[in-house]
Amino acid sequence: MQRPHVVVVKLGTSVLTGGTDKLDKAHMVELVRQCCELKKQGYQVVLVSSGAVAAGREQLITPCGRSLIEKQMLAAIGQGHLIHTWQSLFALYGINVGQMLLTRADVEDRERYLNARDTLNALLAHNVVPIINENDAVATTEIKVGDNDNLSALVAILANAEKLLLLTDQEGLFTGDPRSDVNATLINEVSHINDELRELAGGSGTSLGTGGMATKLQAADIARRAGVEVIIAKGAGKNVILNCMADKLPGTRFLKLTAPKDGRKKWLLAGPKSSGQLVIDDGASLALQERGASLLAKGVRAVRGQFERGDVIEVISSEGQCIAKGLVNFNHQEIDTIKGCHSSQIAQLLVFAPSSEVIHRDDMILL
Ligand SMILES: Nc1ncnc2c1ncn2[C@@H]1O[C@H](COP(=O)(O)OP(=O)(O)O)[C@@H](O)[C@H]1O
Ligand SMILES: N[C@@H](CCC(=O)OP(=O)(O)O)C(=O)O
Repeated sequence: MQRPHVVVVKLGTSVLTGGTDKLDKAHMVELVRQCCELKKQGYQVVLVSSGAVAAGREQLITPCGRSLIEKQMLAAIGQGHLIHTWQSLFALYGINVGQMLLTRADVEDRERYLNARDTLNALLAHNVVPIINENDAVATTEIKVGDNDNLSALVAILANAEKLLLLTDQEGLFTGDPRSDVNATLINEVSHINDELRELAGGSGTSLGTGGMATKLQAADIARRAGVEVIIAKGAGKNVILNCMADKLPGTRFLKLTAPKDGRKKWLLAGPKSSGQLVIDDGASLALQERGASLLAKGVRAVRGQFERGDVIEVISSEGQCIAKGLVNFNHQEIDTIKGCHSSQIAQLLVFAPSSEVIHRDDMILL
């Protein structure tokens, strides 16, 4: 039997509060109704819900500021209220929800990534709606994803989703921030994400949201590489979720790319941080990009950073562009010794030669 298609719906603070300082429960009911309708149509639904900080602020009697620790405290207060609200609304439809609070550390480590994936799949298999947020109360800057747009892209990869809906307070990505640029127009479809497009996407225009369109574009770029179609749309719109699924909206659609089939390559896309970089020559760039070759020592020109065998490394072209990412077979000192050499010389140059490739093709994704 074919597995039902999974849709990840990311709800920003702007949608959940309607731009106010309280959760907009009336609108949350409406969003839940649409999620349950999608489930009736045979989809599995995952929510990435922001709003913990806003819900915490709503509860607090004495007002507090916006420092990191204050936001962490607010998230600790608000997350319980947020999940309780979702729980009671989905219960109206007889549907259970399951809370998963993640951080970047949960996807960086392959074992933890697989654990999170298994839990998510188990919830879906039992007809439960997973509701995911960052574990803000404990996440330090080093282990934080930092915004729920990027988190939702990682979740879409974990859930092997078909679509990711990024619902926010604008109709989509405009040619400029519509809050400040009255001439900005909506971009309906995006097939390439380049620097020109990134320049159009600014930060959040309010004190409620995190990241604005810039992080939505980052998320769209990650998700579409994993074969997920991404739509940015206005969360306040009538029937927004159902309309997104029926292609009936004003919104910005990001066309998906062909995803790597291999699970480990998908994990590489989900964003383990790289520990270093290898700068390669033009011949090696061509071999990687055009011929699907592995990276050999001969094509490596420089080593940046300190890393161990098995770490994730970025591959940089002579023009300074990151063109690939992969698991490296040697540590930084070993590559420094063998760079520029023929693979047959590795055994003489190193005491231990674990491999003839610096990064094997099967352990690499092109960017
Ligand atoms: N090019 C753009 N198109 C649309 N919105 C933009 C653009 N650049 C910046 N923004 C801002 O991004 C905001 C949405 O992001 P954000 O505030 O983080 O909301 P959310 O809580 O939904 O994540 C908009 O309110 C808008 O001010
Ligand atoms: N994790 C935070 C939200 C972080 C975030 O990315 O917010 P938003 O830009 O409103 O989606 C919270 O629950 O308040």
